[in-house]
Amino acid sequence: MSPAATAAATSFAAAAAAAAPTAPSRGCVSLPFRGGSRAPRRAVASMAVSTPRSAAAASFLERRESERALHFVKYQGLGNDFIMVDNRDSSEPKVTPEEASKLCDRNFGIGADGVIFVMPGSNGADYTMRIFNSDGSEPEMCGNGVRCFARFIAELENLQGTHSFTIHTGAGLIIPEIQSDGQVKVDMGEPILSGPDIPTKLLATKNKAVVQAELEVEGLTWHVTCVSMGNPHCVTFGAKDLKALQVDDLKLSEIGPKFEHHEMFPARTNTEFVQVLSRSHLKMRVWERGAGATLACGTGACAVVVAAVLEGRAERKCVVDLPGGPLEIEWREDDNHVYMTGPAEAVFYGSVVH
Ligand SMILES: N[C@@H](CCC[C@H](N)C(=O)O)C(=O)O
Repeated sequence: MSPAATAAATSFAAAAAAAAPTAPSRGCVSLPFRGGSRAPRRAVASMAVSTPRSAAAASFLERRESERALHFVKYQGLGNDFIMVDNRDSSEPKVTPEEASKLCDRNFGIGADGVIFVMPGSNGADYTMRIFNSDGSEPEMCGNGVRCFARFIAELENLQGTHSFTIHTGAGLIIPEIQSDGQVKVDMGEPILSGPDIPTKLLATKNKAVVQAELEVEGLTWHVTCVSMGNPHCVTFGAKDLKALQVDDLKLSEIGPKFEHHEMFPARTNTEFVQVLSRSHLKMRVWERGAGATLACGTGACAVVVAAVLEGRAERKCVVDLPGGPLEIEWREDDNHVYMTGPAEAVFYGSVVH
């Protein structure tokens, strides 16, 4: 698939139309979208922007639009970015894992950490979410992605104000709620702490949970706590005999893959490296399974707060600083659910030709 992004317009209603299979062709201009707080970027491959378009440019764009095109909207949640596809007319993803991986390439594609499909509801939920990581693998869940999903749905369905949906995911039922300030609060469900269910081969250390277990990586003995938020996470606050982690000093691209592919994690793992700033303020960097270093990971931030509570390092309600910005996380005692609150916004939209 060679990306040749084209469409753009000045309102999201047009974006939603562009996302529909019968979208009209458009010239390529900058946005902005409703509700976006940052300056919008230009659509990818913004090649012809004169008005009126030259005959040559028009025929090129029309030729492109007449071929089979995939319409998308690019979203980001704290810099964790996704190609969102309106897949409401089918329960089969419109692109294959291989195509998704190419689309995510930041040099040869659109560029993203993953591709997310908005699908018809199943298991009694309003919608179904599926996602491919940038390496083409399919995770069970994505926290930042589900906030983007909620904002995308609101735009597609032209919903204003506060709204809540039920979304069936590989991690079960997830419930995002768009708040009056545009932030999205998500009921992320209960954390899974049993080693085999995460999955990890590390043995339980505390009430069937893997808490501060020892893991050998790169000649160091790391203390790790394992948590699944539907997808697997390995959380570490540091290694034995080393001073507390200064996460900015980590060589993430060297050490991250060693955790991801460690034999103790049969389904690979996401890994969070955490620094405690106070009992309600944590700072983390993440190496994601199937996507590498990303600017944020919602499920990861949830896992970090659960791990910090289990290790006695933090309160149940924390602000978690990620490279892309902060998330508010609460692991409630009364229902055992984790709640995540943060932003999500559209960046640009376009189409790629198959
Ligand atoms: N960035 C996401 C997590 C995406 C899935 C992850 N890479 C996995 O393979 O589990 C988030 O915000 O949670």
